[in-house]
Amino acid sequence: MQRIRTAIVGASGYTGMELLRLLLTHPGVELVAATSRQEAGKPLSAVFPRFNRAPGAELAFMEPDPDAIAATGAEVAFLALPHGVAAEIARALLDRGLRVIDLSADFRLRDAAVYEEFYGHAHPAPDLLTRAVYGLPEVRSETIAKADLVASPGCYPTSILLPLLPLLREKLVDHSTVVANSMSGVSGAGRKADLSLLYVECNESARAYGVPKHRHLSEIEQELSIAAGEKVTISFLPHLIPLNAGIVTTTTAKLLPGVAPERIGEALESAYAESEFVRLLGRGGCPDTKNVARTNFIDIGWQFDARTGRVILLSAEDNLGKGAGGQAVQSFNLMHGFPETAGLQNF
Ligand SMILES: NC(=O)C1=CN([C@@H]2O[C@H](COP(=O)(O)OP(=O)(O)OC[C@H]3O[C@@H](n4cnc5c(N)ncnc54)[C@H](OP(=O)(O)O)[C@@H]3O)[C@@H](O)[C@H]2O)C=CC1
Ligand SMILES: CC(=O)N[C@@H](CCC(=O)OP(=O)(O)O)C(=O)O
Repeated sequence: MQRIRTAIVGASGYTGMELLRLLLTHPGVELVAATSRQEAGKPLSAVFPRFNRAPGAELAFMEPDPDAIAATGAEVAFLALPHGVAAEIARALLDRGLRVIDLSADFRLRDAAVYEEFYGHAHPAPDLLTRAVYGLPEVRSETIAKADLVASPGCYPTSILLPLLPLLREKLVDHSTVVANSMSGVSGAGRKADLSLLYVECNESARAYGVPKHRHLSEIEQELSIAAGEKVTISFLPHLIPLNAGIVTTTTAKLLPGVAPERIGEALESAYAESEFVRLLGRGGCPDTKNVARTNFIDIGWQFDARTGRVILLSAEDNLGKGAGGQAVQSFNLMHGFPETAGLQNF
């Protein structure tokens, strides 16, 4: 397998660390750059002892300087940076001829005004939005393969979109009745000092947050609207729970009159029959985060509540895996003509 010279910008955060874990052993990757301002100059294995003896872990963190990254000969860069910062570095790297896979929210939305509404500041690079492809491989594999700027989806949106999109495409549920409840582990908030994320604040405790207008609604509603062919507005209620990593989501919506409940299972089967990373648990299947931890799988089950007429979609993923690093590597594989599973066969 050809080895692609690859950079990770923002490699010292949680998604950066997951990218390191996946890419240090990926057969199609030569890791040539990993950035961190705080850890610059230190070998990867000194900062993350878990990589001690991993091939390539003697590489030292470097500053996130676009010229220095390009000088390593990198052909592609994963950006695991805060939103706002990512757009500026993406532009600099694209200008230097690299392909970019951005894990931040900067290029997920088609409309800069929606970005400003949900992120509270003007979009830093609105001219690049038409160049970006929303990187949900189960939906856009062909456009991802040709893209030079991939916007990897958010963790919550992945867990809501994959079960719901086939149902909206086939017009099986009333989209005005969709309610999605998600629970996320604390690594979803990033590796930063924040009082509300301290162990004592989170352990043995659970709370909703971001209610009623979490920023992920912007990309969720964008993608649902494309699938439905009309504007979709939903309720989304995220919760923080005391797990290191993992997201479990329960989404419900009214079945449209005259639709047999079995159509739900058929729609999911037909959407994901060929999919490498969507595991369908069938009617009554209740996904569990422990079965997807440290993998790129999303497990999906479903049920029908005859009393309320609601379809119940259940999903579980690892927010750092299918919700971030794993999914980004899946896009990388598509962009380079590698098997979609390359470097991702972890169970
Ligand atoms: N955590 C998750 O589950 C998910 C996160 N995402 C998104 O992925 C991106 C990364 O998230 P996550 O890994 O959690 O974040 P972290 O806060 O854990 O890591 C951020 C990284 O960016 C670097 N960084 C921060 N500020 C700057 C800056 N101004 N210039 C250059 N480098 C900077 C940090 O290193 P240093 O400060 O040393 O430079 C660090 O390596 C975010 O946009 C996040 O929203 C997407 C899906 C899921
Ligand atoms: C638990 C937690 O705080 N989760 C994060 C979402 C992580 C993610 O996917 O965020 P991006 O859109 O930035 O990629 C949040 O709610 O903001």
